[in-house]
Amino acid sequence: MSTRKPLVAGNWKMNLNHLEAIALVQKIAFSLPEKYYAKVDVAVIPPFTDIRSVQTLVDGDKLLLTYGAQDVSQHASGAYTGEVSGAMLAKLGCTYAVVGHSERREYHAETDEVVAKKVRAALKNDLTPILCVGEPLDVREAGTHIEHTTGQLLAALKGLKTEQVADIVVAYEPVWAIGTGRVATPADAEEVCAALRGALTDKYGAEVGDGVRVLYGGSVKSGNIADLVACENVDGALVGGASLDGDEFTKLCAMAAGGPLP
Ligand SMILES: O=C(CO)COP(=O)(O)O
Repeated sequence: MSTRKPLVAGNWKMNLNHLEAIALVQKIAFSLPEKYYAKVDVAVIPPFTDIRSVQTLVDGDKLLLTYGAQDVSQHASGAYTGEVSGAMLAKLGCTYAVVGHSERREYHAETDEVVAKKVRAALKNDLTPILCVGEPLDVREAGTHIEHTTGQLLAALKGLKTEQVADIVVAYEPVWAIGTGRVATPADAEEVCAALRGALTDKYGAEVGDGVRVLYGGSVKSGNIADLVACENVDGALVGGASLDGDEFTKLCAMAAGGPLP
């Protein structure tokens, strides 16, 4: 376990309307005692349409969890139908913006260049990008997953200043482990997370490499999170399916904080 505080972020993907979002956030807030937040940062990443409701609840009840968006436009404003800008998300109190998720790379043809622009758009608006990288199965089978993921990472950060890179979160999400129930072993996760950190250290120095949180994502559950965060270079998780169930997500957060719920 490292000295970096773990982050557990629940990526709801395209699930739950704003009323269901309120119910789930209330459930998490009620179930996870406040003391756990000293040991784990907890975030929810709902669809855009839910964010205002989550903001109202978090502000109104002074909840300790934070929230973010699943994507951010590379553009600042203007004639970009369907896009949502970083400034709009910042105004809604978002802490994070997920950038470069494999589902966006695959279904929306997001290239490394687009992902790099989105990282900048997030940082420009004081949103912490959760930059996702990860290899598909054929790359894993070819054994070139380290080159693939470090290449994605460095491409997305191209041209940024060291202090900007210090503000990001990286998420390693092997595509073959997303939604498949096939979780990477802790050794698999550690191998890539350590390599990603090594690439950051080489390029931006030890302070950045030691400070940036590198999460693992892909079929994370309450039953496997402890072994993942026990790895030196795994600083939490980006959770899909298991984040939609309040009891399961709460248990998962508690395990990431080092112990089960009372
Ligand atoms: O893509 C993911 C989180 O962003 C992982 O999804 P699952 O946890 O459902 O495998």
